[in-house]
Amino acid sequence: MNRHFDETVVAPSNSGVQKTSSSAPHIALVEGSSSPHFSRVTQSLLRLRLRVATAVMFGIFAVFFAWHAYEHFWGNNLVADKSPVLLYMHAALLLLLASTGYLLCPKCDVRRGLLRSQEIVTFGLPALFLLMTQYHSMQMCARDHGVLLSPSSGWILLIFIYALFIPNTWHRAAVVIGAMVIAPLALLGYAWATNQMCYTIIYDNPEQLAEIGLKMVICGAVAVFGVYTINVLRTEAFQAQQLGQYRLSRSLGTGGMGEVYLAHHYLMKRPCAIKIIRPEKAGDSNVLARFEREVHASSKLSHWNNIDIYDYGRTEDGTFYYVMEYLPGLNVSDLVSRFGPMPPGRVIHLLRQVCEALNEAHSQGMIHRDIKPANVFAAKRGGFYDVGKLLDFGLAKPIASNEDSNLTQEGMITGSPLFMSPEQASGESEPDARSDIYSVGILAYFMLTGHAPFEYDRPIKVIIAHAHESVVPPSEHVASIPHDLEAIVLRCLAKDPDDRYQSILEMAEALDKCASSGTWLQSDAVQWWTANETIAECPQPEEELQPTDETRIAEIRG
Ligand SMILES: Nc1ncnc2c1ncn2[C@@H]1O[C@H](COP(=O)(O)OP(=O)(O)OP(=O)(O)O)[C@@H](O)[C@H]1O
Repeated sequence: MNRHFDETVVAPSNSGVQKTSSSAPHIALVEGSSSPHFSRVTQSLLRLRLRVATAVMFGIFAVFFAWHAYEHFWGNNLVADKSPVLLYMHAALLLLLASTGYLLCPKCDVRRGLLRSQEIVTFGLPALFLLMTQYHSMQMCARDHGVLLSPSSGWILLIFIYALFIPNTWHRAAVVIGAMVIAPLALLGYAWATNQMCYTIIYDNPEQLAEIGLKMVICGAVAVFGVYTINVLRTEAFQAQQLGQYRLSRSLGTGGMGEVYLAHHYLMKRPCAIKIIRPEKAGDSNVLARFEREVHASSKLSHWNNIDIYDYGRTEDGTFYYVMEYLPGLNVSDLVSRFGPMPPGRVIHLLRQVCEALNEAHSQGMIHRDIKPANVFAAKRGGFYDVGKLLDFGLAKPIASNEDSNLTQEGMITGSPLFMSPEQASGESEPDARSDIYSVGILAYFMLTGHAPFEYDRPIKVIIAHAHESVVPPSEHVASIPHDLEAIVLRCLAKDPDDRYQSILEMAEALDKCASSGTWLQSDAVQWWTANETIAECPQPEEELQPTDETRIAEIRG
């Protein structure tokens, strides 16, 4: 399916659709090494820190390069080696660090996996350089002066730069820092084993070896403790930034308007979903009005198949949020894109519930206007699987009313082109409940075939097709679709609202009469979810806060 238009648009109707809201990719929060949980924000934090660490490293090595160059050409070097090899290596290191730094600039789109490789390059190159040059200098020093050159100072610097700059768990830091602690000791071991002069010096001065070892171990321990303390402080800072009574756990997704988080009420402990208006959108009065509309419309509804709203608020720093029931499961868009078209019995099972949800809204004189697969959930609620839930009443409006003129400016259309009725798209006649019925027809088409009936590269073409193009019967895409169900879908998709079902209940009754109605049993749903739960990657309410989530939350809260 063309996902570009599976989203709400606000665009001038007379000039064609010029703008679609950007469909932000799913953001899963953080942490550690498993890629699906690595947020874009943590990625940008790591990128920034790596950039600074690379710059610091470049600066330090550049100073030493200048110093060595001076010593080499004009100075009285302690290490009496006039070979330019070390200088060349030093220059090569600077060049590689500069290239790494360039790759970390905001223009270069480096993926997370690559960022971790760059971390290895940023710290691995200097480590390699230290190993080679220190071995060389150690040999020279032992030969010419009979003393053991301590290799610890460069490594101590490297350890502290790593601990300070790289966002990490203390476990991971301990592994990397541990390697840095061992490296100079291993180098001494190697010199002891391979160089006769070094062997003699170390043999005669074992206390010097012990001193270097002790110094390195203490440094490593302090650095790991520092990483641990930084993490504790960041977690505390995050916990201090909760939304009122709610503790945010992880991101559930991003919509055109805001972001949705799995959260827990501090005292009640029950899981809930919190929708937060993005800071950059909070200043837009249309967005706020839509947000408010979504809360007010949804909270008037109490049907089992409509979403339950628990709370609505604004934090001191101006973040708007509302709290709703958490739906473990998947929305229909994700269900179909991950698992393909659904069998007719399941389609009817879910559609029937959408009809029930819509019936409550229609009977209260409200139309939804944004029915699309992303707004219909197949959830696990009250011990039942595949409970259909209708979400997002942000575009809902009273039937035959201009009341929402504050949400949509004159000449604008609202809704998702792929799922929009001809009258809603053209704006020529006032959409009523039958406009929602058209969208439910498209939803059904999508569930049965895996795509919407009119999919074009430009929204304007989609809108024109809704108005003028005849629908290819779904059975031409999937031959097994029963005729009675197909007839219902096609009737919903009639261009003229008078030719559609006149009420959502009428449609529900027609669905009940289909031969496939009642063929999708609760046991089928249980079986399906049991088999696919892991693949579906449904977030579980128990999922705990990850240490670096605070980065994202901090950003949300500006
Ligand atoms: N109550 C909920 N429980 C679990 N997941 C939810 C809940 N509400 C929304 N989501 C998920 O959060 C994501 C974002 O939801 P949201 O309603 O903001 O997006 P949308 O409907 O795709 O966008 P838009 O607001 O532009 O129509 C979606 O993937 C949705 O499945």
